[in-house]
Amino acid sequence: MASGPVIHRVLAASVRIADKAAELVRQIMTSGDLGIVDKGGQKNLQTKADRSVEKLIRASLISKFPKLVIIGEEDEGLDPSADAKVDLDPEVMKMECPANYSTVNEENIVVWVDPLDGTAEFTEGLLDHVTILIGLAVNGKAVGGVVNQPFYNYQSGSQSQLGRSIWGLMGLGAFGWNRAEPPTGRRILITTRSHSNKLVNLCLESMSPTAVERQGGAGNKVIRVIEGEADAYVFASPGCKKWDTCAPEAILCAIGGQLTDVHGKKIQYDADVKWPNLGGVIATYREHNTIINLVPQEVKDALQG
Ligand SMILES: Nc1ncnc2c1ncn2[C@@H]1O[C@H](COP(=O)(O)O)[C@@H](OP(=O)(O)O)[C@H]1O
Ligand SMILES: [Mg+2]
Ligand SMILES: [Mg+2]
Ligand SMILES: [Mg+2]
Repeated sequence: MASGPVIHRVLAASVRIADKAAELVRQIMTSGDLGIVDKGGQKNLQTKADRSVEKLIRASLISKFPKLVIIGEEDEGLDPSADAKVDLDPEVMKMECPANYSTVNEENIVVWVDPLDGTAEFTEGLLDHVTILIGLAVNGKAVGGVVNQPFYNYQSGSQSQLGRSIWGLMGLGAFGWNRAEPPTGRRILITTRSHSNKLVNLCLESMSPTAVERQGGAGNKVIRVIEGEADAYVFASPGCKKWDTCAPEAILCAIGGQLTDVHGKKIQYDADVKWPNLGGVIATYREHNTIINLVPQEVKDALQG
């Protein structure tokens, strides 16, 4: 096996696994048999894609890195029949991994897996809201990850390549994205489409937005912020879980952005944390404190992370 910090190889494998998972998601969509299960609560759905992709990611990572701690949304056990073949992505491997990761062992890495983010939108055919998220945490911090968009370009015609992966590592940067610098004075806030409530809306209204975009998926919304389509992702709700934010946070922070709760506090990703992000989520590419300072007291009181 290649030398260097193990997290470098885990990340390189995760990029390839996410590509393989994206292929599986596209196959399931094409088959037309989504196998939708209602997990209960507000638009809390699961499909065959969520189940199969989590099995694929888990089996693939464990086959190469048996000591990783893996926490996935769908809690699918290890499936011996899942496709576990995996290579290391050469684009990731050709980068120089920062030396500070050399002391991180396999068993120190917690992998937060959201096999399909934006499931509600997936079932409604809003395919560009869907992502596959593999986040790597060390010492409770989100440090690396992959956000794969299996249907990127799906409306751009058959000449365009379908799907893409964005990946990043703190100290190295993030790759696979393009930013269009937004005009000054604009404040487009992006938020949930399927999981709104009074508090979510109160928070948005208090921030004097120039527009509010409602889209599915935490991964999708963070990418929109990174690429300059929105100025902040604001979700004043405890509905997002650690697997929704770990990979997007690592990528955003690797390029100088921030993702915190509504109090401006960093989210912790140790293996034994509670899964919900009880303090809500706010993500920005810049001027994070400006947005945090606009969170009303009522929202802060309701979301005691
Ligand atoms: N009230 C709630 N109940 C269950 N899941 C919620 C939720 N609010 C947000 N989420 C989850 O957080 C992620 C982002 O939410 P949204 O798309 O509404 O912005 C989605 O992940 P999944 O699609 O992976 O389940 C969604 O299910
Ligand atoms: Mg879900
Ligand atoms: Mg999710
Ligand atoms: Mg999910």
